[in-house]
Amino acid sequence: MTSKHDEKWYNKKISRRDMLKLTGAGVAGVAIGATGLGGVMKAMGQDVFEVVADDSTTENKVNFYGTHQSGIATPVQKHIYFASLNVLFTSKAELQALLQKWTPLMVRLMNGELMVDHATNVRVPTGDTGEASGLDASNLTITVGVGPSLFSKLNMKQLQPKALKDLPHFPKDQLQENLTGGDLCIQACADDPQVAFHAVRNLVRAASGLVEIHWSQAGFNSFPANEGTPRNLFAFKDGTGNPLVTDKKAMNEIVWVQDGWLKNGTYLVARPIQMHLETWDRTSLKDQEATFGRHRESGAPIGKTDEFADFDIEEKDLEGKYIIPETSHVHLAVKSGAKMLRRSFSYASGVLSKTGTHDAGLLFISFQQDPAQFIAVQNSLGRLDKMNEYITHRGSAVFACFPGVEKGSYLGEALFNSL
Ligand SMILES: C=CC1=C(C)c2cc3[nH]c(cc4nc(cc5[nH]c(cc1n2)c(C)c5CCC(=O)O)C(CCC(=O)O)=C4C)c(C)c3C=C
Ligand SMILES: [Fe+2]
Repeated sequence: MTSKHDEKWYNKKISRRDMLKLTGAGVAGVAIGATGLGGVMKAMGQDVFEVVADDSTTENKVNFYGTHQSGIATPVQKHIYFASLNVLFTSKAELQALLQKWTPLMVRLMNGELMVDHATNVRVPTGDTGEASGLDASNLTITVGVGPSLFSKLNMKQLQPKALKDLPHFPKDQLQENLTGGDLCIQACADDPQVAFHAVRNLVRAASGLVEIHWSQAGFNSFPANEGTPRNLFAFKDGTGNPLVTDKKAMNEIVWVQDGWLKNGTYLVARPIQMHLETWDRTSLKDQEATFGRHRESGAPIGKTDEFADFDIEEKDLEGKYIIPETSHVHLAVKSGAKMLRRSFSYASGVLSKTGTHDAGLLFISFQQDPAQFIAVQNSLGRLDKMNEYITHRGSAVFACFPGVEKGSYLGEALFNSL
């Protein structure tokens, strides 16, 4: 970890005289004013960025460095602040500079540190917005991804993975432009909502003039005392059928990309889905259970008592009816044969003025090796899913999430090395 009072050598302002010594007369025209040595070395074609270490002494901390980005296979937290951003620049070099700038800041945030150590000049705005001061790391994870639109904007389509394209329109979609797409995403999850929000706010602030927020959504999860599966706003346990994140083989088959610059990364699908709570609350428990194919209280498949009991969607009762109803959400999801890791959060964002009903639902998030997995499940749910009576898909976005970062490297380095 960098010491709280160490000024980074490459961020130190240098004199014009020193710089001329460093760069020689050949680099005339390099802007000197506010730039530090990092800027000079970058102008000389050197990659220089600050390296900050994970602080092993921090409580409630998730490590930044590793094979995979955090916030995917790491334990699910209570809160999310998800932001989809559009970039205002047009070159790959500016993207690289942004990711090099964000990398040490992300480590600091996940260490529970502020963006800068302390305010040194009270006459200018502070380097950190300050609302996380005194709060701990709260298991903050930050996951960054790039959307299909980024590659055309930055004229780097040759680097766009084949699988990274806008999701198709699904029959019952009622998508809003202000909840759809994005060039970049930042998924910040933490056990404190203010820590998650602070992370996104400050990363966006650090990219002032380079990015703008296209859409964002806060969400929450509540865990029972025994740390069991959280319930969604329809009161059903949500996440039971997920692959085990500790099962390396399953994760390599379902979640992690196996080759190319995205190796050890994954695809994130985000779908803000409105849930019509008032309609749901008028539905009998029997119909609610038939909607999911699971029991509400235990989360067990219909006819069983254990949440994690195996079930066979083909199994029929004595009258020849499917035990897990044919139009139930789980029956159709399993029938697709495709798998994914879901990491969704509920949201409640006030009232819809047109209808006077709750503006509430699920920020559905799934991670998969190929967005085709999501498409296969969604197509299987299609028009048949009994849950369609109670939900409306309002937004849609897909992002390729970079592989994890090794210390000394920066977020997305493999993309820039893959030319
Ligand atoms: C296209 C993918 C999926 C969307 C969109 C989706 C929306 C959605 N789901 C729930 C609630 C539950 N989903 C459950 C299981 C489940 N859902 C999907 C996929 C999508 N869900 C899958 C792949 C599965 C797992 C199937 C299996 O293998 O068993 C369940 C049951 C419990 C569980 O396994 O998590 C619930 C409950 C809502 C409310 C929702 C949109 C608002
Ligand atoms: Fe589902």
